Amino acid sequence: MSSDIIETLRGGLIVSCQAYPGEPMRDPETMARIARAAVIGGARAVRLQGPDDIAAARDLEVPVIGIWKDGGDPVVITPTLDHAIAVAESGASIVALDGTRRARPDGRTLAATIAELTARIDVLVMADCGSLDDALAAEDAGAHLLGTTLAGYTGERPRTDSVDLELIELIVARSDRPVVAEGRVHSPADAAAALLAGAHAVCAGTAITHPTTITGWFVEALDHASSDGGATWRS
Ligand SMILES: CC(=O)N[C@H](C=O)[C@@H](O)[C@H](O)[C@H](O)COP(=O)(O)O
Repeated sequence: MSSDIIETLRGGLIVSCQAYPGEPMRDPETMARIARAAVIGGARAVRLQGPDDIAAARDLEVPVIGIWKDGGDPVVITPTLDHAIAVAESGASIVALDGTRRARPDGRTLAATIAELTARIDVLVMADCGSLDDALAAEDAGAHLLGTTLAGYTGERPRTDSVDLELIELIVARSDRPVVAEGRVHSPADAAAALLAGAHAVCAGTAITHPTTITGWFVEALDHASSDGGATWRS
């Protein structure tokens, strides 16, 4: 079953559907509808945040990658075993969690977290990594999928404008685990480039499901056009 899910994702798009605290779309039913719209568009899986959003999307016919962002920096993505269990029990087929080498708030190692989670529940684990060293450690810790989600957010990799293609290549060269390209996949061209760099699947969030940011991109382009007649835009 687990390997079937991984195979389903091969070459496909995962759409991350998240609204942040205080935002107008922060509502499980809204997120479930956006997820359904993404599936109609061809998403092979969706990534959802929080037990309520995950539960609201239970009837989707594609796998859900679940996370629970909680607590303060630095480890916030499904930071503890209890968060991971709650995500799995809400209906996620894949639990994504912080896959960095940083200390976790419950004191467990990544390996212990994955071992205890998978001993209790039949679920896959995706490690959200910020570097090659994270990815190799996460593979050793038992993660089934390696994500580049945290590249550019932990200080180990530069925050590239679009997805970190170099990191994808580095991980693919050293690991047999499927790599999910995630983080700043901002266009169809970025997604295709990530696949060509060796990713097993590509996850896009903001560029598809975060209208406030997307609107900001358009507004910024218009502001540049108004202020310098388009010189910045063309350069
Ligand atoms: C760094 C972090 O906390 N990333 C989060 C992880 O779930 C989300 O805020 C991102 O939207 C998601 O990874 C998709 O990436 P992008 O929105 O760049 O396509």
